[in-house]
Amino acid sequence: MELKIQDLCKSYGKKKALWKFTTEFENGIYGILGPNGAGKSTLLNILTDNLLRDSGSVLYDGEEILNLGASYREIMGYMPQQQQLYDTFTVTHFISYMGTLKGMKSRDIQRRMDELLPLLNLQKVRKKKLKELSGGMKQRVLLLQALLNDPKFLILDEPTAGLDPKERIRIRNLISDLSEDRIVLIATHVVSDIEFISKEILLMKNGRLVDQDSPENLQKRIYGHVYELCISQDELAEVKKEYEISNLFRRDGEIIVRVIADKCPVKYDAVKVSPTLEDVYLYEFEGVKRR
Ligand SMILES: Nc1ncnc2c1ncn2[C@@H]1O[C@H](COP(=O)(O)OP(=O)(O)OP(=O)(O)O)[C@@H](O)[C@H]1O
Repeated sequence: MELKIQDLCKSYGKKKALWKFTTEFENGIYGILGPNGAGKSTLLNILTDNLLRDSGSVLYDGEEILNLGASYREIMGYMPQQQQLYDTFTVTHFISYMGTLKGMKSRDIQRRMDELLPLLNLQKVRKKKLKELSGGMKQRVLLLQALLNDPKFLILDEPTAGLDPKERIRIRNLISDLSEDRIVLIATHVVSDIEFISKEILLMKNGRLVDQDSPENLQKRIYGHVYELCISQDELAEVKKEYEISNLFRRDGEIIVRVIADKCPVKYDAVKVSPTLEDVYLYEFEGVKRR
């Protein structure tokens, strides 16, 4: 199964929210990273068929999704950003309602619900109203409705927004478990959500695809641009001016800063370190400060 996106464009007035966006997806997890306004939501809204594109094509196994009509709903599952759910609905009522909107038969909705409720650890709260659930439970309900039709193409918008680390890890593991035999697209600001589970990361900026590669390759590419410096309090202000700081901590009266630099900051006690995906993000989107 493959999804090919070719020269996708969308503008709002003069603003090019998406510009000649071209890529291909096969089964596996793809993480989309980009600063605010990069065009992530615009892309997802076009792929979920909630927004009309200006030009370009989206082919699912060679077929334009706009021509697939209702059968696209059977292929695609969408988990939107957390929003006011139908607060007075119970979990099962909400899921049944979403299944009906997807055009599923009630027998199939029931069967999938029986499979998915225990898998997402929602069995015990199935009769509770949505307004009574914690943020993490609500996110799992949203994930469940996206999985109801066993979609081959799963689109997740900020799946862990506002969750504590335990719930975030739980959702991440679930997504990873459920990614077999489907394309999973995750847009997020939380780098750790996708760093270790994604086959590839897409970096977006100003409506364009800046880069797409495995996390390992993206990290390798900036090797030699990330350093840890051991500095004094007096040196901190200068270092802040000179470098993009990716981390800072204090230890025994010393300050250890992790910086993005175009070359080794020789005037400090500097050690070259292995880049993380967060460093890649800073390097791509904040850039290297130059004197
Ligand atoms: N309905 C709209 N009308 C006008 N401009 C819009 C509209 N929707 C988005 N834009 C603009 O298009 C650009 C891309 O927006 P988009 O919401 O797709 O970015 P994003 O990467 O999802 O941002 P965020 O991370 O903040 O959600 C931004 O400059 C935004 O201001």
